[in-house]
Amino acid sequence: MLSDNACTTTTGAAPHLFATAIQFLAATQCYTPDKICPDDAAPDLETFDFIVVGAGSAGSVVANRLSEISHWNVLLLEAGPEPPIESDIPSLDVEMYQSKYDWQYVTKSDGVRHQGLQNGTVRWPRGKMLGGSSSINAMFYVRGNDHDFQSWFDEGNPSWSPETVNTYFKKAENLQDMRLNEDLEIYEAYGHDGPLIINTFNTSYAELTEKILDSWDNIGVKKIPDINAVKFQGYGLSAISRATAANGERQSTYRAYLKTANSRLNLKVITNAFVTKILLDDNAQAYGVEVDVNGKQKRFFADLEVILSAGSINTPHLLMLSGIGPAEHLFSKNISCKVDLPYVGQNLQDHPYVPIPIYGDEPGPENIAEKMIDVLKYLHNKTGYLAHENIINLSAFFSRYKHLDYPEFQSHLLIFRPNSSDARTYLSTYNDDVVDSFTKYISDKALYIFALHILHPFSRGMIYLNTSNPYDYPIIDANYLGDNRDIQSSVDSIKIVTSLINTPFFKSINAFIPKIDLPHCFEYEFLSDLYWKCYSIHMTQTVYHPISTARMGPDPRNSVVNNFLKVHGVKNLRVIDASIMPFETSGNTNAPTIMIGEMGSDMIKADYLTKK
Ligand SMILES: Cc1cc2nc3c(=O)[nH]c(=O)nc-3n(C[C@H](O)[C@H](O)[C@H](O)COP(=O)(O)OP(=O)(O)OC[C@H]3O[C@@H](n4cnc5c(N)ncnc54)[C@H](O)[C@@H]3O)c2cc1C
Repeated sequence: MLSDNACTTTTGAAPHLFATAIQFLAATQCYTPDKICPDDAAPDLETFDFIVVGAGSAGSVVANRLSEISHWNVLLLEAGPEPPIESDIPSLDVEMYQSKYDWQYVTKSDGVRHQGLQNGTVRWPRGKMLGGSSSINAMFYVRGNDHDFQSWFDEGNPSWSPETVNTYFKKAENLQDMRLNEDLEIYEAYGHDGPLIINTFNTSYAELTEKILDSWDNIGVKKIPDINAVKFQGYGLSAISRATAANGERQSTYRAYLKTANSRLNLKVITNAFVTKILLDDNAQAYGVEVDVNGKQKRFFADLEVILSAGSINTPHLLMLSGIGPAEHLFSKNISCKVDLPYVGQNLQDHPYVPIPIYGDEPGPENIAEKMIDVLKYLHNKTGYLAHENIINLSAFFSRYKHLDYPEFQSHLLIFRPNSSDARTYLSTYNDDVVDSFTKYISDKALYIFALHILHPFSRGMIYLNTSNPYDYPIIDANYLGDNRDIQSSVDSIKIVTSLINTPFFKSINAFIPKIDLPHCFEYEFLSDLYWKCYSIHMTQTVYHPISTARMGPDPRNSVVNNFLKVHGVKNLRVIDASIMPFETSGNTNAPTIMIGEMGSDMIKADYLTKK
């Protein structure tokens, strides 16, 4: 059978047979997506009860839940197409980056920070397809912490208490990890009847994952079975992560919420439909949208509401294009201001991410033959390395102080085996010298990259218009580490992560930290606080969690939507997506966004169904 040195003599019959089998198996994967609705299914000027803009993590939930009411007609407009097969296959997510399924945003360079990154800018992939970013993301399922939602509540948003949001997480969830479900505490913490399947990846690195969890435990970050089912305590907690995946396939909101509503006659989903404007009358009442459907300009009308679920970049962009935003800024772009809302696009928050490299003697090089067999396994029964994410499925959540009831930092982990070319691909957003120094020892050592995030940054950025042309991308000023407290946090958290090299496992593999070639940091002693400060400033990028550009709160001077997600000063217009979060949650943002979709849908139902 196959070995690393697979050369052998042949009459030609055996390779032919193997190739035919592979072709056959590949063909059975042939993906002919059921077009949810032809692009021209909705005639120009058609009227609906609700129009939902954007079929992402939140928009798909909203479209599903509203169309449960059979007498409501719902239109869902999505700028992108249906997802490609690479979206289904967990480890192929990065193949969609920089493709037509990715909006391919980049942040504005300030010429000072991020000098380790190409052009001093940070790439911001966002899903442009049904399911939105849930169709391209890394599938970590993390709810966040009671402290997070208490802080939303305390900002004057009385519906968003930790108890209430938990009921909406549960409404979405269907935990299918049978081993975890045997633990009553974990079983009861999750929902089991929701549309969104949550499970645990079968990792190819099970043994190594346990050793790394033990290493976290050694430095006081306690190993536990599940992060969503416990209260945060001590210096931190680490666990194997849950994933929005089922049987080797991604569970995007497209799969969980849209495919399951496909047969409803009262739901129309139009792909390749780019909304360019929300239509407002003279009383600042939203009554429809202008849309480019495959190059054809159309208008659709909403009797009840327009719901914006276009995500943290496109939602504020669309609001401003429609005349809702900071008056002076709109004026400067020749847009007539319908509602002066100074906070549209402001208050941008993201989890800054800094990669920390550690080399070690284990694991050994990749066995190419085994990898190929794994590919066949995936074709056959959706197992093997393709069935899980490239990132090792563990997360550590930790703090500098023992008394906090929430984590300050999160760390994911990537492992690249000796000689792996994937490390260079993964690091491709960095400039060549950085990549060379990162991968300097990869020919015979394994590279561990600890992906370190600050969970509650103080820095605030903003999104603003470049021009009034809806096809021109807005400008993203991310302002990572703009607040000195975030720089200090970054240094402190790096020192905690790098202390892992003194734990028994990392000692046993002779772990060491390589020096990264950053000319701006040459003057600082390697591994000193000043080195890590400089390193943070130039190496920080995104872990893809932008939020708060249409912030929820009671005061129109510092927020965009109210407790019920209604846009201040505008009638019949809500925002339901990640942009409404007042503060970052203690973890990845997909689960909270789906929760927002669930809760926002119920708020709409409560408004209209109880009035009838
Ligand atoms: C690469 C990546 C990895 C991530 N990894 C994780 C992870 O592992 N775990 C996790 O919890 N979170 C992760 N996230 C974050 C998480 O996926 C997002 O927070 C979440 O999907 C945001 O949901 P949303 O509904 O606000 O926006 P989106 O899901 O981005 O949806 C917005 C939708 O609106 C559409 N749209 C935009 N403008 C228009 C318009 N004008 N007209 C019509 N349609 C429009 C878009 O095409 C898109 O489909 C990741 C994100 C990315 C990009």
